[in-house]
Order: sequence, then structure tokens, then C-alpha cells
Amino acid sequence: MSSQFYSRYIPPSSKVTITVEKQRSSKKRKTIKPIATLPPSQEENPIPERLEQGTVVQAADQEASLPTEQQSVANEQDIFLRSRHQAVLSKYQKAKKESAEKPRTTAAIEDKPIEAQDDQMEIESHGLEPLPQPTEVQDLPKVSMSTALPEWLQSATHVSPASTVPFQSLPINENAAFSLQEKGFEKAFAIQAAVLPMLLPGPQDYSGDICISAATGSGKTLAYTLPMVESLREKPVTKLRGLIVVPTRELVSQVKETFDLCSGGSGLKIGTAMGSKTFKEEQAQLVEKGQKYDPEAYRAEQEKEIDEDEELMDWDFEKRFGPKDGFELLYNHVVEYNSRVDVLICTPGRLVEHIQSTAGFTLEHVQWLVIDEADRLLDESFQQWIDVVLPGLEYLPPLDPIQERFSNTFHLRHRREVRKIILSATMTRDISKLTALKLRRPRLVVLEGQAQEKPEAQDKMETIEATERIELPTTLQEIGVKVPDANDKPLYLIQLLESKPEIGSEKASVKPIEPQRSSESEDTSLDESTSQSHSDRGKVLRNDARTAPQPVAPSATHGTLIFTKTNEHATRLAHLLSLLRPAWGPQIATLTKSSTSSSRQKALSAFRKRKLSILIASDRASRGLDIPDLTHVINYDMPSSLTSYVHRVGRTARAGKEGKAATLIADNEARWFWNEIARSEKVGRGKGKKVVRIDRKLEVEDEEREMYKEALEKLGEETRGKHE
Ligand SMILES: Nc1ncnc2c1ncn2[C@@H]1O[C@H](COP(=O)(O)OP(=O)(O)OP(=O)(O)O)[C@@H](O)[C@H]1O
Repeated sequence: MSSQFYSRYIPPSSKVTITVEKQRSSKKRKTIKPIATLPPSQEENPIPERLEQGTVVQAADQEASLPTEQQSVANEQDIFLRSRHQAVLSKYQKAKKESAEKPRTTAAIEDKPIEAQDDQMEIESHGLEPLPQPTEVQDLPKVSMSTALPEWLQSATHVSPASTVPFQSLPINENAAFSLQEKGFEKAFAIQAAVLPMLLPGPQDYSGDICISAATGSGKTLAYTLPMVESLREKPVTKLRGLIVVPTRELVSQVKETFDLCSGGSGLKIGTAMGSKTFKEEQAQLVEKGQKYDPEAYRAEQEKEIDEDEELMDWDFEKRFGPKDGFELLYNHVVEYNSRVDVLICTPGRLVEHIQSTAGFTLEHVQWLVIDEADRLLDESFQQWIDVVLPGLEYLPPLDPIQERFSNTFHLRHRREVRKIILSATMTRDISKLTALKLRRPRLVVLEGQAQEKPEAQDKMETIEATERIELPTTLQEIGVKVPDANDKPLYLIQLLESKPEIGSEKASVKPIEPQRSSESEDTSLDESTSQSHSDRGKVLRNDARTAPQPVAPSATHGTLIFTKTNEHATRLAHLLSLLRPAWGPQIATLTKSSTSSSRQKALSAFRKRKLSILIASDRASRGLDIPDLTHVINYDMPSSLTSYVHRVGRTARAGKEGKAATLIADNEARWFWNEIARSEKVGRGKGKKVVRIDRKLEVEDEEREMYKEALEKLGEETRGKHE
């Protein structure tokens, strides 16, 4: 019997193959005991077709071609195999009989100890045993997704949107209360009313960390600035005690404004680090270099320098003979660094640079860490900022001898507790990401939306709760505008901006606004790539009809933020709009990563002051930006995710005000938009609210089409010119 025969029917790993091969090679074939005396009942057992053909027919073929001695060996082996097969078969049939008698329930199988099941399966594997059949699965008890989450994420504190309280009822300083009142803040918004008592000193004070999930524009910034100010006010020595990390420079400036609002009279110094100044300038603003009288330390320094001098190989020429910074140490004095700020608001990248390169910059006194737009900051590595910042927060400065003695005597533990506040409108429940923050007794606070109609299945609800349910502002109205031909998107956009009743729900009640006069252009002359240049480009296509004073951007466009998917798209769209509607040119600016920081700030400031009507931005502007009274957001390009959509549209309908968001939907985007955004169970909308579908034909006159064609050609030429 050739080895191919075995390999055809018996997997190489099986025991039988090994046994037979072993016996052959050790030439002890005769010692194999043929098990020829099978009980008749087993002999009579019908042999399955596959097994019968496989053994008998093939074996016969092989025998005919073998010499006598080999034949007898082959016969012995054949008998051996057949007897093994018979043994297996009989066990199989016995098992089959047993299982036919017994009802096959999951419970029955589960009840049997695992070892017992294994016993039954103790059959030598040889590749011919019956294939294992899948166990019939009966209805198992449903496991809620939420049980997969840690206790603190499961048992969030839910806050009703109606639970506002007057600021006077909170333990805040009268200066802060006065400033808030002056600003027109009458009541603490719901999320503030819930979080402030946890963070301010008082009976509800909670000393652990807090994660806050609340809709865009719900007032999360004040929920952490106010308690930080209250806890750090009037500290006699300036030390870096509060650290706030946000993803963009614009947000750094914005958070600073909120601090300025509530820190009046507190004596706190609030600093920023975002890379808008040179690194050296920023360093000088954060840390002050001084000296202090300390003969002991001075001597230690001197000895250290001598030791270093002896290590000739280690000489650093620049350090020893390079330019000094004009700082001369007095005798018996050593360098001392002092923080110039109590609170630092920064981007993660710049923070890492200061930790690594600014002498005297230390996190050893930090008591508060705030991570705003946390999901974004945890998603992207930003120079591995968490790995750099957390060790700084865990650092325990050595005890001085007196402290040491007391701590030994009284077994005092040297401890450091930094209070962490983690926020987002799309707060991650991804525990692997949250774990990286090493939260201490964390608590999750969730601002609820308005009462929702319950989804049909309860488990659906549980799944959504367990993952990331996102609430949109209840004052937001959403529309989806069908764009059958993606090439016509700019024309649809113009119709939307002009609020043709066919497209938007706006009626002609919108008031036209006057174009900006040159004398008023102070704030709108932003930079070469923004409003001024857009208006110049508009001149190219002008003719009498098109330049006649026309109702420029109507009030619907006063305060319209348009999102595109890239910086380049934003710039091109701004040019295209000013070519198609020249009079809009001075009203349009772009906000992208490629424009300079100062021009971005100028554009934003002009837009906030209503000196600009249209701001075209990349996703950079989607997070956290607060433009009070912004009435419209348009997704010209589809957002890349649900999260991105939520943040984009959340630039309007803030602080309880009304706002509208429109999305232009090309044919190939429609399915995704309606399934993942408009009908998503993960999104909470105001009661009875849904995305309104607008499906109207574009009505464009020939002249407009012609103008559009010319504008596209012009843009094409410009782009080609740029690339040549
Ligand atoms: N108690 C209040 N009364 C009135 N207005 C308030 C109050 N608190 C905050 N605001 C205003 O509400 C607006 C939104 O606040 P904030 O920017 O803090 O929202 P947010 O929740 O951080 O939003 P996002 O998630 O988009 O960053 C701001 O203009 C802010 O000045």
C-alpha cells in the first residue's frame, strides 16, 4: 500500500499515519496484531459508501501490484485500518443513536461538564470520523451592549436640557457673577447647572475626574473656566496650576475670551501657547528667569561645573564660550525660574515643545487639566502629546528634609491629584482611548436631548446608548438639497444663498444687504487670499448687467459658513463665487489652514462683527468655533463622517438660538447621507425634527450658464498657471 494512499485519505497530522509509518521504518511489521475478531454485529454494520470504497477498492488495486511478502504486510495493515475504522464507526453509530434518543438542547450540552464532553470525543483522529455537526443554537439571553462598558460609563449622570439655574444660586464670586450678567448671561445653561456644583466648592463638590458629553453650543466652555477661576483665584504666588488643551489656535483664543470674561478681579494670569508667536517670544511670556540667594545650591553648582570640566570629552564649546543671554549670576545665587502664568491654554503640539525645550517650564504644580474636543485630541497623536504630558502631571517633587521627617513619623503619603475634565459634543466612549488619560474616579455627565420617540426595539436603544449617542441642538433645522448633476453644485449653492423659495424654506422676506464700501473695508481687507482678492477677480467677468448694484448677499447669507472638504476647495469656491456674483466679493473670506494665523483671526473677527457675510472654510473651522448669531451653515462638500457633520452644523443654533444647516447632496452621496446622517439612530434631534429633503430642478437662465462656463474656464486657467 503506497504512502499516497494514506495521504489521500488520512491527513498527515493524524495518529494513524504516524503509527503506520513508524512501524514500517522500524521493520517490525509482523508484530502488528491484526484485530480480525470483530463482533458480528459490527461486521454487519453498514459501512458508509465513502469509507467502503476508499478502503476495499483502493486496497484491492494496490494488492494486485504487490509481491507476496509485501501483500501480507499490506493485508495486515489493511485489516488493522479496517478494524480501527470499524471501531470508530461503532462509536459514531452509538453516539448517533444516543443523540437521536436525547433532545438536542443547548442547555443539555451546557449542563454536561466540559470534561465529560471531552471523554466522549476521545476518539483517535484519523481523518475519517464523521464531520462534527454544529450544535443547534437555541435562543440565548440577550446581552446588552452597555454591559461591555465600565460601570462609570454605564451609569452616566443624565442632565435634562430644562434644568437651568440662576448664577446667583451658585457659589461664584460676585465679580464673575457681575461680568456674566453684563454679558447678558442670565442663567446657567443645563450642562453648567449640572457640572458647576460638582466642580465648585460646596456640598455637591466631586473630587474625581469628569467627562462631559453635551451638544455643540450648549456652553461647555464656561462649565470649566468658571470653577477653575474660582478655585485658583487669589493665589499669592504665580504657578502654572491650570492647563487647557484644545486642537486649534482659533479655539485657544476663544477659550481665552471666556476666561477673560470670568476672571476679572481674580488676579489670575492667563497665558496662551499656540504657535502664533515665535517660540522664544512665547517662552519669555510663560517663564521668567531670575536668581535666588542659595549658597548651598551655588556651591553644588560650582562643584558640578568642575566635575564637568574634568570630563574633557564632554566639552560643549557653545555652552561654555557661546553667546550669553546677558544674564549674570550674582555670587552665592542660582538660577530660578518662575511661571508667568497661572493658567495656560494651548494646542497640544506647542505644549509638547514647551515641556521639552523651555527651561523652567514645569507641570509639577498643575491641579487642573482640561481636554476640550477630547475625541479629536485623543484620535490624533499630536506628537504623542499624552505620553509627554501625563508623566509631567504625575511627577512628585522630592520632599524637603522637614517634610520628609513628618511624613516618616506620621506615615503621610506624598500624593498628587490633578483634576481632569474631558469634554466633547461627540464624546468618545472608547475606553481604550479614555484609559490613556488615567482618569481617577471618573464620572460621565451627559446632556440629554429632548424626549425622543423610542426606537422599535429596546435592544437597538441599548446598543446606541452603549456606543456614542450624539445630540444635535434642538433649535437646529436641517435640510438636504438634491444635486442631480454634481457639476451644478456651485449654481445650487448660489440659489441657496439667494434663498430662492424653491430651494430653501426661506421666503423672499430676506432683506438684501448693501455691498461693503471701500471706506469700510478696514476689517475686511484680510489678506491676499481672502476678501479683497475675491472682489478683484470678480471684475474679470463684469459687464453692465452683472455689475449693476444688485441685491448682494441677502440676509440669509448674513452669517453663512460654508464647508468644503479641503483648503484648496475652499479657496477655489471663494473665487468662483466672486466671479459669478462679483458684488459678493468683498463679503467673502476663507478660513483654511493654508492662510496665515493672523489672516484667519482677522477673517473670523470680521465675520463675527458682521463685516463679512460668507466664510468658506475647511473642516478646521468645524470644531468648537463660536460665532454668535451665525444663522446658516452649508455643507458644500459632504462631511467625511457623522462626527464631522455634527460639529459642522453645530456652528449654528448655538446657545439656544435658531439655526439652519443645509447639505448639498450629489447622487453618489445620497445613500450615505440619508442612511448615516439623516436617519441615523445614533443622532438625537429635537422633538419631531428630521432632515427635510429638497428635490427641485435647478432653474438657470442661459446667460447664467454662460457666465458659469466662463468662470470655470477662468479658474481652470488660473490653476494651470499655478502649476506651470
Ligand atoms: N449661561 C449662558 N447664558 C447665555 N449664553 C451662554 C451661557 N453660557 C455660554 N453661553 C454662550 O453660548 C455659546 C456657546 O458656548 P460654548 O462655546 O461654550 O459651547 P460649547 O458647548 O463649548 O460648543 P462646542 O461643542 O461647539 O465647542 C457661546 O457664545 C457662549 O458665550
